[in-house]
Amino acid sequence: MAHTIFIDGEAGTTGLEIRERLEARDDLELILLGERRRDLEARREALNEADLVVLCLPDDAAREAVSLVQRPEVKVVDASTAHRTASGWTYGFPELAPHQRGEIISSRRVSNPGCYPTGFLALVAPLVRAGILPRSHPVSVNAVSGYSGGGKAMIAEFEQGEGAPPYRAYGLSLKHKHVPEMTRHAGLEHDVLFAPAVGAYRQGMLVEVPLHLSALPGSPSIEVIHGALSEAYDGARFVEVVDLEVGEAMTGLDPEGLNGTNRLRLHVFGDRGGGQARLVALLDNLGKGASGAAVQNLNLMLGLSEDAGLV
Ligand SMILES: NC(=O)C1=CN([C@@H]2O[C@H](COP(=O)(O)OP(=O)(O)OC[C@H]3O[C@@H](n4cnc5c(N)ncnc54)[C@H](OP(=O)(O)O)[C@@H]3O)[C@@H](O)[C@H]2O)C=CC1
Ligand SMILES: CC(=O)N[C@@H](CCC(=O)OP(=O)(O)O)C(=O)O
Repeated sequence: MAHTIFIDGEAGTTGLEIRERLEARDDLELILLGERRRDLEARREALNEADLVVLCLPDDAAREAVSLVQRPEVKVVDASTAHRTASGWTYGFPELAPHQRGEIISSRRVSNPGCYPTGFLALVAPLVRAGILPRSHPVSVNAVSGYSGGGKAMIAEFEQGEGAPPYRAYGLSLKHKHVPEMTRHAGLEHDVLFAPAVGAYRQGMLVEVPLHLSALPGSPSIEVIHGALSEAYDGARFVEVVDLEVGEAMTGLDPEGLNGTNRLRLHVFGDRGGGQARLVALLDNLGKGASGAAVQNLNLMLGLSEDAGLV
């Protein structure tokens, strides 16, 4: 029998992309509210009728939706920031650590990672786990995202507004909502210094962690960094670590390179024998950064093939 799915926020940027990935499947049946999507009673009913609900809402609305779920069997994937460091919730990044996939499979409450944290954590968590990056190390992350990362409001600003610039640095107060999530799940002791930017293109992102290798214990080479990442993602369906030789031949990186996919590509750039490295993650903010990841979690929580509906 088909599993019943309700996407709360079905007409939003993330919700629509999830719907696209699910609609063609015959193992799932969608509850769609259409014009009644803001009606509290209609949402309450759908939130309790479904086998699994995906919340694609602003944080406060996501918290409200969780409070409306009364039937204990209902499983929840929350795409918002509301529960990413909350107790009782499993962090929905199956590739993050060896135990993570199993925890997602057995959980009823899964918080989908943020788009920037997905790239950041994929690069940093294995290095902290391997002891290459000390927990006390001060870490910075620079990133650029397409404007769909800001949802309907930012899409309207860039596509209909008059004043959107080609590139805008933001998060200048250093208090971006993703900092606690990145710091916590990387296992770092100091808040990550996060410098995000948004570009005048719709979708896709680069997330970069620059490292002074000579400031790390034992001055690890880029080969050591690359080896730790390759080992961490060996056999991963959606995460690849690009060969050092391939990276050396590259002159640039396109943030749109994985659009429409659930994939995450990791690069280690650096001068062999030099003391510096640039670790860069490429992903689609609406793919592995949001909707693709939500579908991957949904598949795991319902005991389905992890890659169903995903490329
Ligand atoms: N865009 C991205 O790249 C990413 C987004 N996310 C997260 O996903 C969530 C959704 O983001 P996104 O899709 O970009 O946002 P959008 O603004 O594009 O969509 C938000 C949706 O939420 C609905 N909504 C807003 N308030 C309420 C409410 N009080 N009750 C019911 N429905 C409501 C809107 O309804 P209506 O259609 O009626 O306006 C809309 O469909 C956010 O928490 C965001 O942080 C996560 C990762 C990446
Ligand atoms: C370009 C842009 O504005 N991006 C958003 C991040 C995307 C998002 O909504 O964050 P989540 O992944 O936590 O949902 C921001 O910086 O707030």
